[in-house]
Amino acid sequence: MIIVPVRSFVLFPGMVMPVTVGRSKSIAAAQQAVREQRPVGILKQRDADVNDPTGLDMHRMGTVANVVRYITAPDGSNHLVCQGEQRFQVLEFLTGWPFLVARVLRIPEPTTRTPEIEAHFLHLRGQALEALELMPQAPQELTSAIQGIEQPGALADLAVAYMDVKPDEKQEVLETIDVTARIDKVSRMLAQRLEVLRLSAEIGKQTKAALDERQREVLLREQMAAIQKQLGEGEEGKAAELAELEKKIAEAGMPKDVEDQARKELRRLQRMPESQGEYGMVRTYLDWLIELPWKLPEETPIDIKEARRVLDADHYGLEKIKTRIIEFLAVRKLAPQGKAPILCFVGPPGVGKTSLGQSIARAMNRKFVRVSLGGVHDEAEIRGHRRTYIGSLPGNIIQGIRKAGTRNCVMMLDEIDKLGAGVHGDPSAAMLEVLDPEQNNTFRDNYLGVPFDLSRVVFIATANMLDTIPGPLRDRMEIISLAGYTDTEKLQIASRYLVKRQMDANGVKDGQVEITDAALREIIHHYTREAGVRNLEREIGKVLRNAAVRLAEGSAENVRVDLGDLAAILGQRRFESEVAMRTSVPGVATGLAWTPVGGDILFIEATRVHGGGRLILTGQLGDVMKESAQAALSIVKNRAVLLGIDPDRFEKSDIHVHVPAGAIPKDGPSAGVAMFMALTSLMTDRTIRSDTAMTGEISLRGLVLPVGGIKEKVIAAAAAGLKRVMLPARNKRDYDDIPEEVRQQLEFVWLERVEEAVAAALEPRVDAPASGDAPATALA
Ligand SMILES: Nc1ncnc2c1ncn2[C@@H]1O[C@H](COP(=O)(O)OP(=O)(O)OP(=O)(O)O)[C@@H](O)[C@H]1O
Repeated sequence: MIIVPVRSFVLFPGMVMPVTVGRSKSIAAAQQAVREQRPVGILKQRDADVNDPTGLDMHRMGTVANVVRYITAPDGSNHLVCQGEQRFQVLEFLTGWPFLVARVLRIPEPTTRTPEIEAHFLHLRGQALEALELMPQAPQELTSAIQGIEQPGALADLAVAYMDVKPDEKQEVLETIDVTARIDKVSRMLAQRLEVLRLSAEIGKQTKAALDERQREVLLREQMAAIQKQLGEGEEGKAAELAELEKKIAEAGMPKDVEDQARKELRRLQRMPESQGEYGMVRTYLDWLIELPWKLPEETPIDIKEARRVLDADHYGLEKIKTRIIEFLAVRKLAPQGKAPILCFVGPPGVGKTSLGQSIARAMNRKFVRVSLGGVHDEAEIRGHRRTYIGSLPGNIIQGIRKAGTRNCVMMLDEIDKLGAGVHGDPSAAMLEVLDPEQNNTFRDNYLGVPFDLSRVVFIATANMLDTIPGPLRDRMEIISLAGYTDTEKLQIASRYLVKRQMDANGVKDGQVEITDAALREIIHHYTREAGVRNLEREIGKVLRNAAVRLAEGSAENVRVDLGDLAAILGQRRFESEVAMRTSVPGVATGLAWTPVGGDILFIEATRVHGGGRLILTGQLGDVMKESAQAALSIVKNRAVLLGIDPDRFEKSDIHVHVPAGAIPKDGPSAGVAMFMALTSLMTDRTIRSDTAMTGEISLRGLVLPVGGIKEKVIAAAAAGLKRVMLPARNKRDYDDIPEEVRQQLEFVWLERVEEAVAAALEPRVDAPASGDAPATALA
């Protein structure tokens, strides 16, 4: 057998290992073996340091190995990948070869298995597995290999091969052929190793735990110190903080009982560690108490002349309202402690309710705050949550006071008509208490828990509509209605106020941009349809931004915007007059509606289809409006002969009344006259004058009864370009409210009975039936 000597390595049977061959003799031996495809004998030197070993320098027992591969690595070193096969013993070394060659005896692995061997085998396997578990870096395959091995001797070989022991010890195991003895030997070695492994694992765990624990603590302490430093806390920090609080309490000007309460809370804070969750809560509470404006600032008397000037400077027109505000201010001036009424501005959006409130504050030289009540369903939103709730805060009245920073501010309660009652108490009841001069000097917010005096606050409410303001609240307030503006008023407001304001807002200087009156009128008529001026202001803003771009680009020194330029800036006209078009067929009447956002026109359309005399109503009509349609039909039937209608026509067709315009709420009796006129027009084939709009309730006997919202409706009619309005005669008392300019634009027809409407608005019959009604006429 060709012998490959190795310095300090033992190959065991069953193992595949690379053996490095460096010495020339070994290389020659390896190459010879590979060439002849012979196994080699891997044999350890007794002394690793001998470079050119002879037979005498070698151990007597080694492992026969098949050469799996011969590799020359890129660095020039040579390796034999050997698979150990079985033990051999050297009988004698042969001479005459350029490398070591020996006559050997192969030693087969003993196969006897006694219970004793079995017991040792199992024990060794347990040890080996335990050792592997303690060596986290050991390969997983080794564990599987040890679990799968059947031969006790092979197990001992495998275990020792991978064990971290001296090569000589391994050689000893190789030389132990007896299986029991071999297992025993390996088992003892392994026991020792295990002891060490267990100990080192234990130490590792302890040191790691100790390290983790310490590191954590050090880290936390460092962070805490840093945070406390930031907050100026720490024991000294806390003392300083409490002293500061005490000083602030003394200076806040609280009433006696409030101050007592604050000091009590301060003492609690002193006893509490800062880390306690409640500390922060008490602290926040104290901050609220301290920051509320308990002191009453010195009040400058109201200068009525100046107030008038401020109101005029901020608002165009609104004469009646300004006069009422001046009266209000005068009363307050004469009796500052008196129980002044609470003003409530009611009107559509953008008519200046908020800005009037701001002007009042300016005229009185007071701070102005807004509190929004829209969508408030919970009493606690007004009166606060008790401090026992996590994250509780005062209600929005007290929050408003803190925002104003003074107790005599002007507080605008926005959208008081949108206060809703929910499951958690009635917010309007809390609001009543806020507004009641008898009670509001000791208003108690749930969070504060101490009374706060609201009696010096000037409350002003705003609402879009009256109906939904809870009755008791409405009784407390003085209602001031702002109906909306006429076109001329809008033009004045735009040219005197809005353009200037938008110029400032967009950085345009005086004289740089001019918007002509014609352009403004065009915006009012065809780009907005509203009672107020909110959208008008927005559109003016767009025009000015467009001009600002041109100025900034340097393409123009100053810009003039005229009628013809608008389409390019604002796009196509958004609103066209549709009345003429719609009323060109019989059966369509122009009605007037009142909505929370101002008046509007709406069309009542009637048509006939083949049927048996039914009345069909569509367009989401409310019950009252449906009834008024029924009544209108009865009146028309009743007067059929007088009106020149063949009564048979009612029997042979169904009449369909439709009221389009989804955005307008359609209920109430005030469309009665329009319903009647639409039906009369349909049945007589006579169209209604396209320049006429109408409103009024009807009785079955044909009387026209008065309705509400006359002012808004008439303004809307004028805005839509109509020339005549037909109104109930009993609404004449509302005539004075209608702006002069609108009165000029319109012709008024006052109705006592429905016949007067027919006489005033029905066009004479045209012989050829109008196209829209053609099929129905044919049917009839
Ligand atoms: N008569 C007026 N003169 C000058 N500017 C006016 C006039 N009326 C309204 N404005 C201006 O129109 C804009 C909209 O008004 P404001 O915000 O007060 O409306 P509002 O009635 O409070 O609406 P909302 O109910 O939506 O709050 C404001 O810039 C306001 O100054």
